[in-house]
Amino acid sequence: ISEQTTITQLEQRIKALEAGKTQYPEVTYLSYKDRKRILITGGAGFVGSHLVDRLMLQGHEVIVADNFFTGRKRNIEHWIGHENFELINHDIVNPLFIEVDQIYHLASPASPPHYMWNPVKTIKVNSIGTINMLGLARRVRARLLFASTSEVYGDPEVHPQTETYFGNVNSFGPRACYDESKRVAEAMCYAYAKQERISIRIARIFNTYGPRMHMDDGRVVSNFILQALQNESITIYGSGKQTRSFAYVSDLVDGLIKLMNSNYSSPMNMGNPDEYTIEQFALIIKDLVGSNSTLVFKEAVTDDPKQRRPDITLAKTLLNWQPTVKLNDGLNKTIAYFRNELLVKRHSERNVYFPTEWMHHHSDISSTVKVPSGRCTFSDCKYIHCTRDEEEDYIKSGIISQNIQNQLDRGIGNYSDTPYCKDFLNDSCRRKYCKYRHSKPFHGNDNTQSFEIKNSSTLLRKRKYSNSYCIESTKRSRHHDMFSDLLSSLFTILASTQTVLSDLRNDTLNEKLQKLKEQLNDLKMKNVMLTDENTKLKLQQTTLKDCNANSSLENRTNITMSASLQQQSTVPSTLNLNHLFDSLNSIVHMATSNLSPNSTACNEPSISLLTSQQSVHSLNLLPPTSSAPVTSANNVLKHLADTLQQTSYTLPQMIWQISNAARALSTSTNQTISHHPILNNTHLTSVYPSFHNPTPYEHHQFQMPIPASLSLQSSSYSQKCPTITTIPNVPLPPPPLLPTINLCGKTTSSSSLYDSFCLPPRAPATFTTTTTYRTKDSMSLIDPMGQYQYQCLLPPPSFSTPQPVPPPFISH
Ligand SMILES: O=C(O)[C@H]1O[C@H](OP(=O)(O)OP(=O)(O)OC[C@H]2O[C@@H](n3ccc(=O)[nH]c3=O)[C@H](O)[C@@H]2O)[C@H](O)[C@@H](O)[C@@H]1O
Repeated sequence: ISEQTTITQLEQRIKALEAGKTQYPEVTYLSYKDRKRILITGGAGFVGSHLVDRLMLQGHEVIVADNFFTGRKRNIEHWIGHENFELINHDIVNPLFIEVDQIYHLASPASPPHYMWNPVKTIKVNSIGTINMLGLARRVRARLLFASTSEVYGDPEVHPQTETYFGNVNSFGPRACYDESKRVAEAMCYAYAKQERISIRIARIFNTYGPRMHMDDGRVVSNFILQALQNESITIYGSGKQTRSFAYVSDLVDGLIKLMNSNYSSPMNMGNPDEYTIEQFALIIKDLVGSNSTLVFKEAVTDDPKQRRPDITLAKTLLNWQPTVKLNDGLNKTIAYFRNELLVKRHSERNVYFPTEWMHHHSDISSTVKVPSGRCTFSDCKYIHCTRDEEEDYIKSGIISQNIQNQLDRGIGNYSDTPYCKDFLNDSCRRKYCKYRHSKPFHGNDNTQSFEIKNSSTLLRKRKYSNSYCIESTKRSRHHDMFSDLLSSLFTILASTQTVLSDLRNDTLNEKLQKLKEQLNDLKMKNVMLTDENTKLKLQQTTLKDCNANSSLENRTNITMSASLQQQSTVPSTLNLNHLFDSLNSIVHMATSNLSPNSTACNEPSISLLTSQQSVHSLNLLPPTSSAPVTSANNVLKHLADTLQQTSYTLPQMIWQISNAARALSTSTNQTISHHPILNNTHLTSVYPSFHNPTPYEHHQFQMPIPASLSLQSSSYSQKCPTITTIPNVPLPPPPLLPTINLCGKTTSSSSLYDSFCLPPRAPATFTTTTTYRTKDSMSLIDPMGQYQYQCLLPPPSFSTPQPVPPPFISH
């Protein structure tokens, strides 16, 4: 039931998505009292965007002001449109008039190449920009956190750097624009706090790294990773003996929020105290990437600090904060991000980092994701992603079949716009969207990394940012092949029936079978219950003895089948498909049971089709003998299951195919087998009859619902005691919409006709028919345990001329 509920919910979700509603990560609900309006300047940048994510998830209203000098819209695009989120394209060098409770003032270029590229702008942002933000804080009485930098210590002579160290800064050099403007900004914060009594926080941020760093950032982490990933030389400026300490961005964001909500208003160091020389760091990255890059030493950068490591005692003591992400873990995430970044070839393939904490936030996401690891290949991956652009390439190259693609619903664009919908990770939801399939084996493509599915977050990213579809290579996709396989299996089986059939044509045998049937009828009348297999077997043996039926065929032929065949000579046509299956059964069973060794020692191998609701028929498809091509019962079963799953075929259409095949076979072998009901088109056409003669028995008409699914069982034939393989719940196609026809004087939709059965109304919900036999005017059904026996009178065999058969799905 819960599965059903999930499916319903997912379907609703898909509807909503297809209707164009954007989905967002679920944010915590905060009451009016607890919810803050928070401005983040530079919120589209590297650190800012991570802070946006965290505060949004906490349930606050977040306003981002960014001029996109180094920030990028895609860092925060997943929030655009959310009612708690607002993005303002604003350069804080100009005043900003809004109402806020807190300001995280992060706006400023931070990477040396960036801030040196336009030093005047860097100074303006940090001085005038900070003045503006402090002015705003004063006007609305908001608390302001200023993102300062470790660079206020310049090229430090004190190591590690404590907050009390005044620094060693060159006021007249390439770095001065940044160092000095950050220092003046700190001074302004102090002045505003003192004079205007606003609440300020100052974080001196040490080297930070992580996903969403700009490709052209120019800082050591992005440079080294990109160089290593591309097997280019890793450029070390100077001796490589200078040191840095690197904090992962999520740790920093934790610290910033803690500091903002603390009551400490003096500068506080925020960084990871683990210190590495730049050379060491290069080797670590090279190793993690698995790169062949060599280290190349270049000229040192002017005023490059020789050592840097934060003393974070203050943060530890006052905020109970310290970094938790290990360098290797953080670097691996960052490397993965840049690896994807390098793969982006088109605008649609945007590689935006999906924060892990979101995964934790949606704890059910990771658990529902079942993505094959490693490279996708045709055999091991069900779902293949491709972009819209790639889709075209693949259609051209034949990896995606144009035919199939045309049949697909194209209206799934919204799908890609809703990256964080956890439901997309649900299997059934995914299935819904798996629109494409391989038309020929696909073994991945080195240039097309979209096909590389590594882990759940990659999956998410692909789904969101590459506008991806998934391609499913399921059995269904190979239906047509399977169907022809099924047909050839049936050819084989039917071929071996021919001798048996000619025997059966023998009148003597028919007489014997008739006797047999009568005997059984008598037994039934005496209310002999067939309670178990042994009793039944004994019963059969006794009956057979009594009848003096001693041909090997009789010993093996199921009473039911023979009776069913016998019945054919007297009753020309019946109205339901079940009979066709019975007939098919009988052919196959007789063909193979005769040849199958030790068939009495164990249960005879068979394939039974059992509906989920009510039993329809048992289809005993026995494997061919060693002289015939080897097709295991399981294979036949699988083929059959696949065929039945195929939405384009109705069951009668399938039977039509089988009978066509059989007739073709009989023609090619010059053998007449067309007298058999399955090969007789009148039986097929009886699926679509038009009955005009109301019968006195019409109140006995019991209409079996079209089964929603089939349970298939097969037993292995190669062993003495068979093993049972079960393939549960093979979905069946919905009944086709056919013209209304007249059944037994009643107008009824023809779809229900497929499974209409002459049964008494007291028929139990579930029963299995193995024995069906008929007299001229009645039909009896007995379930295998002998618990239920039904008899009903058949309509007189004076049917109107059968209607033409609807055209089959496939014409030969
Ligand atoms: O990442 C940060 O958070 C800090 O980065 C920079 O400070 P810096 O340490 O000079 O940053 P990088 O450019 O990453 O340089 C680190 C060291 O690696 C060296 N480096 C950098 C890049 C490169 O390709 N090769 C190389 O050897 C640099 O010369 C320097 O010694 C900024 O100036 C700070 O504002 C910021 O707080």
